[in-house]
Amino acid sequence: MSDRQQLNGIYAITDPQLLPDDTQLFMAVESALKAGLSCLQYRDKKADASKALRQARGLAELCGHYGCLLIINDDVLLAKASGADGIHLGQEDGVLLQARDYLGPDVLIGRTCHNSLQLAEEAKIQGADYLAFGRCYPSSTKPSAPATSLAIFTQAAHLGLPLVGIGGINSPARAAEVKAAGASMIAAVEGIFAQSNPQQAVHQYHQAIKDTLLNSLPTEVQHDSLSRTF
Ligand SMILES: Cc1ncc(COP(=O)(O)OP(=O)(O)O)c(N)n1
Ligand SMILES: Cc1nc(C(=O)O)sc1CCOP(=O)(O)O
Ligand SMILES: [Mg+2]
Repeated sequence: MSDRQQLNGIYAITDPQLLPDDTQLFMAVESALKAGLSCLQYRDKKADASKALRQARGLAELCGHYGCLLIINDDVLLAKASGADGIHLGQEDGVLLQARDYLGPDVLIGRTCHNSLQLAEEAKIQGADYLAFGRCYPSSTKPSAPATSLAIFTQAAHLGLPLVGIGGINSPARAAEVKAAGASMIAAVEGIFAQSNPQQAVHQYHQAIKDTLLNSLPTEVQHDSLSRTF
């Protein structure tokens, strides 16, 4: 499977307030990985360079064992030095084409598009590999993030890129709602890493998404799918 094809599923994002040291970070991430993550984003806006490099390299190794893509938030130098699979860049995080020049063609680049189809179209032209829209619900992790309507996922579908929903997706029911609206990936901090059991949290997200998608199928197809599962 190419890295692009893997951009579908659950996308966990770390938070230094919830996971303040290496032990807590690696234990919580490994727990989430056991339930199956498509992507993990390392996001720590305050870490000094040596802490960031140590933690990002540790996560790269851990994610590699579980077949999960590691994405670095904001910092292209750290993405390169840690051997991560990708970088996430917001609208204030520099020019996408420069990041592509520096990181090369194989590194995944994600772009924040808030609630804007125009930003999404620009990101596609500039070579983004996925587009992120948020915040989908009020978020305690980033209360200042501008809100999006879930209709943006339908509006952006024609761009043909993986679409990520982010912001306040802190329950399985919300994950299922955003997925049903057309998101390829569900990104979450609190819903996974503020939980005592990240593995169980990710498992419940998967389960809710599966149930919702199954319920959206015609009844005869539902019965057929269930008889194959059990
Ligand atoms: C998957 C994903 N989507 C959006 C963001 C937000 O990025 P940005 O707007 O640059 O804000 P910060 O995360 O840097 O505060 C993200 N990190 N990940
Ligand atoms: C980092 C970030 N960016 C957002 C955006 O909308 O661009 S919302 C957000 C925080 C996501 O954390 P939680 O799942 O705990 O709400
Ligand atoms: Mg950013």
